[in-house]
Amino acid sequence: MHEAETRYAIDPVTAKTLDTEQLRSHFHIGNLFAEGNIALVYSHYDRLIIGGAVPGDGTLTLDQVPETGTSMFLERREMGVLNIGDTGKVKVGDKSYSLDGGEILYIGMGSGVVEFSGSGRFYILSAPAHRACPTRLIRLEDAKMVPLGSKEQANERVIYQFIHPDVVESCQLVMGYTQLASGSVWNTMPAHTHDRRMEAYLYFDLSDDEKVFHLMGEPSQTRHLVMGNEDAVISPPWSIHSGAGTASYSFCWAMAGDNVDFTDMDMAAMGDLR
Ligand SMILES: O=C(O)C(=O)C[C@H](O)C(=O)CO
Ligand SMILES: [Zn+2]
Repeated sequence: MHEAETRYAIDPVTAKTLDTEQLRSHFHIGNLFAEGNIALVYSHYDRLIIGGAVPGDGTLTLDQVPETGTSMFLERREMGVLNIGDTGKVKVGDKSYSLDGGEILYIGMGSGVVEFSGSGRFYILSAPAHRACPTRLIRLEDAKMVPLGSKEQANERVIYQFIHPDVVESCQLVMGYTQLASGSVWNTMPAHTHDRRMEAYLYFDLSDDEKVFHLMGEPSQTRHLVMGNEDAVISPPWSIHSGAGTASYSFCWAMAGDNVDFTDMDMAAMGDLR
C-alpha cells in the first residue's frame, strides 16, 4: 500500500510572503515512516519523489504510482534507497539486496517492481531518468568520504557521497549523508545555493526532544523550519539549505537537476545573509 501527495513548485517572491504554517505546507515533510506503508511526496521541483517505506512484519511493493503516469514506477525513473533502520531487504526484479543501516541502494531505470521487507526504515528518492544505469548496493566503505568543518565553528562533520559520479553512475540523482561530530550542530554553513539543482534533506539520528532549526530561503530572505527526527525538507533551487541543531545529528541530502556536479555551488557570503 502506498500514499502519495503532490507538492507544487513556488517562486521565491511568493515564498517570502508565507507564514510558518504555509511555509511548512510547501516544504516540510513529516510522517514518511509509518509501519506497513509506503509514503511518497511528488515534488514539482525537478520532479523529485521523496518517500519512506517501513515494512515491519510484511512486504511492501512499489510498482505503479498514478502520479508518474507510467505503468511501472521505475519505467522512466531511477531511485536511491537509504536504510536508516536495522537490516532490511530490497528486492529489485529477481534480485534481493540486504541493506544494513547506513547503506544505500542505487536502482536504475526500468528495473521493475521493488519490494521492501525486514527491519529496515527505508528512505526513498527518485528522479526522472533518461537511460538505465546498473543497480548497485553501496556500502559505507564504498562511499567517498569528505571531512569538513571544525570544532571551533561547531560544524565538524563528514560528508559521505554514495550516489556520486566518483562512486556509481546515475542520470540525475546525487545522494549521500552527512554525520555531525558530537558537539557540532551546524550543517552547510557557510551556506550555498545551486540554481541548477534542487535538493532535499532528511534529518535523522536525533532524539525525540532534540530539534534542528533548518534555514531556507534566498540568502537575503532567510526563514527557519523546526525539524524533528525523520522529518524531510524540500530545498528549491533558489534556496539555501542549512541548519543548526540542539544536538548533533545526521542528515541525508539528495539532488536532482541539470548536472551531477556536487561542487557546483554558489556560496553565500556571511555578510549577505539576512
Ligand atoms: O554538511 C554539508 O555541508 C552538506 O552535507 C552539504 C550538502 O551535501 C549540500 O548542500 C550539497 O549541495
Ligand atoms: Zn546544496
